[in-house]
Amino acid sequence: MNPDASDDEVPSLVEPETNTKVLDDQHDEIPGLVTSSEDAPQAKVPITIVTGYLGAGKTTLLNYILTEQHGKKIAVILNEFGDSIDIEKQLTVSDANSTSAQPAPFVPLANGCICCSVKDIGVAAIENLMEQSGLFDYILLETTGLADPGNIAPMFWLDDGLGSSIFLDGIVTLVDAKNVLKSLDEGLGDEEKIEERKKEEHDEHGPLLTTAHLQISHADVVIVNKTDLVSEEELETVVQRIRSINGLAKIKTTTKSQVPQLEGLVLDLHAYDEVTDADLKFASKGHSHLDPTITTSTITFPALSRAQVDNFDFFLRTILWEEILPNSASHQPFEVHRLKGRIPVQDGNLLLIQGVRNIYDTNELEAEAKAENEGAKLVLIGKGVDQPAFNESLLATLKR
Ligand SMILES: Nc1nc2c(ncn2[C@@H]2O[C@H](COP(=O)(O)OP(=O)(O)OP(=O)(O)O)[C@@H](O)[C@H]2O)c(=O)[nH]1
Repeated sequence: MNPDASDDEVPSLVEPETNTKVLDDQHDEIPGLVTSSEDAPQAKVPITIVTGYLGAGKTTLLNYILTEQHGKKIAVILNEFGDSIDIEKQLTVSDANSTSAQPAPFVPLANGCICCSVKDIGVAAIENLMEQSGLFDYILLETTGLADPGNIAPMFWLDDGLGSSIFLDGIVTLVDAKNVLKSLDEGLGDEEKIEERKKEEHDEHGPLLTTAHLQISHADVVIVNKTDLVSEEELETVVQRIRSINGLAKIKTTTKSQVPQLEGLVLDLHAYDEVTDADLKFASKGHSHLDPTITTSTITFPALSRAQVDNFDFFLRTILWEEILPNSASHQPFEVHRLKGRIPVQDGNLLLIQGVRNIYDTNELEAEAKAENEGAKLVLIGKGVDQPAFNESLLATLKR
């Protein structure tokens, strides 16, 4: 059930060159490169985004973390999104300063953590709050139940490259084992979205893309909660379905959101700065396609010559920014939510690729031992990703 990538050795980073690229919808020209700041990376605070539909167990998870002794000072931020959520009621842990007359943005909690609620989850708003809060070493951001993590993640990922004091560690999605299949099949909770779709004149959307799909396809870890409400067989069906949507995510089953080993499952995921061979191998094992909307596809190809590196970059830009397959007759619409790749170059270097929606990042590691023997792997999670057509398009583009 679990890729168990944590045991695998992490490739040593040899002064990587980082190019983060983003499509700017406002301008026609190809956007320029955004290069990572080399200043004091140790000062940056990781942020984990916690998503999941209403009632999946997000608050229960945060309560669990905030009462555990994990040795970290965590700032929990709840995205209230206009609803007036009373965090002191929502979080049952005791508030050491409850008598304070001053309405402080942060509530100090018993185990040294702090908690606050915000409407705006922009980077600037969060950094601003952080300045007021004093020291902490981790941020957990709980989104509203209907949030699309694909819209939130890029804000934190990109700002990392712009000298922010926070960096995106990963996305954890909670699902309710009892209701998730209904959410995926019927868009449970997505009634407005479905109505909108029905109103559209030319409905060529294909299978329903629900909020549950978006939350699972972007996840680095999926916590399948409320296992006490389903049978073992039902749980296995749920896990298989999630695995077929997202072959890269770790899956953990829980009751009452209890994740005894927080590290690697909620905290310190390093999902945006590591691409391990074990992760990609697991994703490419050929899990059955059980979901009509989202699949995980893997393209494998031989190591690139130095001259092909630019062609490969052109392929990525075209699929992610223009959403078309270069050098291909296929016009099937597609959207890529998450992408990871390890691409050896014949000179011995290794390209590590990360992508979320239309943003991607390439790290080139110098002279990785045996990288060339690995074979290149590109894993894509998304809608309408036709593996043979993608494979053909990539090979045709590399030949140019
Ligand atoms: N049976 C069962 N109930 C659970 C489990 N985990 C959480 N609950 C209950 O499910 C309800 C919803 O849990 P929350 O943690 O509030 O869920 P949430 O995702 O934060 O929900 P919103 O804040 O509404 O988005 C609460 O009453 C929890 O006590 C579980 O594993 N099994």
